[in-house]
Amino acid sequence: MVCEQDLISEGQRMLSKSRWEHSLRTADYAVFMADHYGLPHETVRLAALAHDLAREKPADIIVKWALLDQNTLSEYHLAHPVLLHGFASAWYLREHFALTDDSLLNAVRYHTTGHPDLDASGLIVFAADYMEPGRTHLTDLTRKNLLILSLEELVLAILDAMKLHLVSKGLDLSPDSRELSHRLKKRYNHGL
Ligand SMILES: Nc1ncnc2c1ncn2[C@@H]1O[C@H](COP(=O)(O)OP(=O)(O)O)[C@@H](O)[C@H]1O
Repeated sequence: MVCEQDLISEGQRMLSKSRWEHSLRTADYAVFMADHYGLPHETVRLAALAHDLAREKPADIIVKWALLDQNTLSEYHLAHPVLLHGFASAWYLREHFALTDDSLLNAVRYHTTGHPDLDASGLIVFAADYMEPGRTHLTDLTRKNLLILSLEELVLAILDAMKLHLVSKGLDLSPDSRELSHRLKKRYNHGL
């Protein structure tokens, strides 16, 4: 497993102070959520610390690293390169930290939109990125109410809120978000 201190040094080096502080808050919130849902800490903490490593790279570098991660990218992703910084960060972790843990890499790769392949750790990183206390679009009361839900219901609520926000800007949820929402609804309806 990667040394947390090495990841911290890399985050400080690659990101602006405000973005790095967001990553630190996301990591703390992800650990808090892991405790809340009875899950282990290590994967969520490391993934949250690393999730935005490539976020401030120029778009051409992000696309290049994302392609190294994925070989091919969908038309949708190529048309929305901002959604690729998770893929680019995952490649960076594989290349420079020799990380191979799929749970951690998927949590980083898919943190922006979510994805049906996310496991519980990945769902927590996705939710923590959206809910960390620096995100002023949520009140403490909303956070508290969200945490009453199961992890699956909480992620569904976030996807619904994202959809409303995007629609208000004339955009729509990504196919990965829609597929995750569909899968979670199916799983939830079947009581799994
Ligand atoms: N689920 C989604 N589906 C489609 N577009 C999205 C989704 N989530 C985020 N976006 C778009 O990607 C942009 C960057 O998202 P993100 O990286 O989460 O923002 P931030 O810089 O606040 O962390 C958003 O401004 C939005 O336009």
